[in-house]
Amino acid sequence: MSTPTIAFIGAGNMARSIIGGLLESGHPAQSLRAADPFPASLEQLQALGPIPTFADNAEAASGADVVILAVKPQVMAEALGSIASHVAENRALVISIAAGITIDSMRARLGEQAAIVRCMPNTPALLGCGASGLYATEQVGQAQRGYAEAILGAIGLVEWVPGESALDAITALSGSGPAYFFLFMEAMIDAGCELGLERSTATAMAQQTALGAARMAIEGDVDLVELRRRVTSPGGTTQAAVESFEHSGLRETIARAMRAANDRAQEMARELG
Ligand SMILES: NC(=O)C1=CN([C@@H]2O[C@H](COP(=O)(O)OP(=O)(O)OC[C@H]3O[C@@H](n4cnc5c(N)ncnc54)[C@H](OP(=O)(O)O)[C@@H]3O)[C@@H](O)[C@H]2O)C=CC1
Ligand SMILES: O=C(O)[C@@H]1CCC=N1
Repeated sequence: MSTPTIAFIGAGNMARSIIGGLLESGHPAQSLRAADPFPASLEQLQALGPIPTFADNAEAASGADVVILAVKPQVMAEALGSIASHVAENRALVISIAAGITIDSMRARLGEQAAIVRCMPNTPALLGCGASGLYATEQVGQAQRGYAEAILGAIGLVEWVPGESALDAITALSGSGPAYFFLFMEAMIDAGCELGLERSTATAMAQQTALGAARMAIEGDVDLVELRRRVTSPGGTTQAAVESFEHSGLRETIARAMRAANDRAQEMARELG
């Protein structure tokens, strides 16, 4: 497959994460472009590599095989308007990573024939450990599906979902998910300090425990319940902690939080219209 020219519209956190992952995987900087009205965001990109940058979206999109919309949902209408003529004239693939923004609302601004992949990545993309859910419209041909899979595959795991609505659930799980784990770690570190540990010690132990647990969950062939059972000595310390979590409704707390994220994604879709 030839190397596609990829234009990023919006050069914030997620664009940086994806660009960092692409460069790490060997994608040439000269085949990337980025546009952002905020000069500091464009300057920050230069730390990753010599990526051509533009203040004007249409200029960045011009000549690109793939245009990645990496702006906040609130400015999506404006961003779509700025690339519409390039997309229509060149049949470029559009990949949107915005939470909640539906394909229908993008088609309304790009035209019915636009080839659109809606995607929900996450920030660990920066380390090549991302997880992205993808959904393609029927206008997306095999070669363009290949581009989408190669771009998001360069920064981690890719899962095609069977229906667009699954992307709101993916957003609630893996899109927002890194923040849940960071919050859990923050709480563990604070609690470790309350129990008398130095903050540096509590931080190092929480970080390594998260890494070790994630690797065991991913790399072994043992399921999560069994992994948990192996830590939990009958009548021991883990049992005391896990019973405390269960009594305080941790599972329902997590389910409620993810429903809130899913609902918010649907609300954001209605806001763009
Ligand atoms: N952060 C995350 O973990 C994830 C985010 N997403 C999605 O990614 C998208 C981007 O999020 P994130 O990177 O965090 O946001 P950021 O705010 O970090 O980045 C967006 C960038 O777009 C710029 N921008 C604003 N208006 C325009 C415009 N009209 N044209 C071009 N660029 C513009 C912003 O500039 P300025 O700051 O000046 O407004 C900013 O630099 C969102 O839609 C979000 O839903 C998806 C998965 C995970
Ligand atoms: O918080 C948000 O809306 C975005 C989408 C997923 C992660 N960050």
